[in-house]
Amino acid sequence: MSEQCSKESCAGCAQAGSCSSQKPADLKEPANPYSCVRKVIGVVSGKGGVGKSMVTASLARQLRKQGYTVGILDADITGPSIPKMYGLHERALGAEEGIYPCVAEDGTKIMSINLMLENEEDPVIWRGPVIAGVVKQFWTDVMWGDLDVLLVDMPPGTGDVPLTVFQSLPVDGTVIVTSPQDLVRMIVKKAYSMAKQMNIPVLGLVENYSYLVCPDCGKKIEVFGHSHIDEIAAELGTEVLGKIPIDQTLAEAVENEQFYNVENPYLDEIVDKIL
Ligand SMILES: Nc1ncnc2c1ncn2[C@@H]1O[C@H](COP(=O)(O)OP(=O)(O)OP(=O)(O)O)[C@@H](O)[C@H]1O
Repeated sequence: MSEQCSKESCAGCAQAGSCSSQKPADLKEPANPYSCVRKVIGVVSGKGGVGKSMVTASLARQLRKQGYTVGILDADITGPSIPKMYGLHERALGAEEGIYPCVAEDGTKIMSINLMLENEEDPVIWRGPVIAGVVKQFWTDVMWGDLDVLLVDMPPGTGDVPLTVFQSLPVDGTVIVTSPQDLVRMIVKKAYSMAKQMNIPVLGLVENYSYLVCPDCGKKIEVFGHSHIDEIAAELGTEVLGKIPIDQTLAEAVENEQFYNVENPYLDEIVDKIL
């Protein structure tokens, strides 16, 4: 910003967007001193219900299978589903130095608002900035210990929480989860552009609900229409990390709260692609 500039004069200025006045300050928060996290990966989706939490947990499974230490920070404060997927109903313990994450059967460390509420069925009725503050605390106050990868299960969309996570946590990359529907191209692009504008690399796209295999004849049925994910990935210059069909085994593992027992064979190569 030159000396003649005022904040108001930025609108319409030819240098807007490239001058130092507009470069965001580094707002990164320090991790808890008892955390040593080597990589932070955000799992995002442009809209709700595409199976983002299922993909987060599947990714955690694949990483565990390859011997990595993994944590999941459930940043979906108003719709937390990660603890239940792992059968965790206890409350996280605290100490002077911070909060201990809960540990699932397979060793995945988990922190979620549901592990802090007295009654896990109580709704969280807080305004955006309060919710975003809690997510930040899951980074600054939780003692994650030694982790190869921390996965952040984001709430859908491009609101307060994804913005806070991208600004406050040292996110190394994002995985965008989507489904094969009409509006997907636009929605994926929104999620992609948000990451790009925040200088976060997009590691690739995962398509969920891609098809259904008829149990009788084995025919693939494209329940939500024909997939355009390959075209979209090519347009954005990113890659497709996996295509997951509607699979009863995955739904049952969620329902039975035993996601630590299920393998997601459709994401077999994802770890090599993103690490
Ligand atoms: N490929 C799949 N096959 C069968 N069931 C699936 C599949 N993907 C997700 N599900 C089921 O759909 C439900 C919603 O999935 P999930 O909670 O992962 O969605 P989400 O995108 O995280 O939702 P939200 O956006 O509301 O946070 C879950 O019960 C899950 O078991």
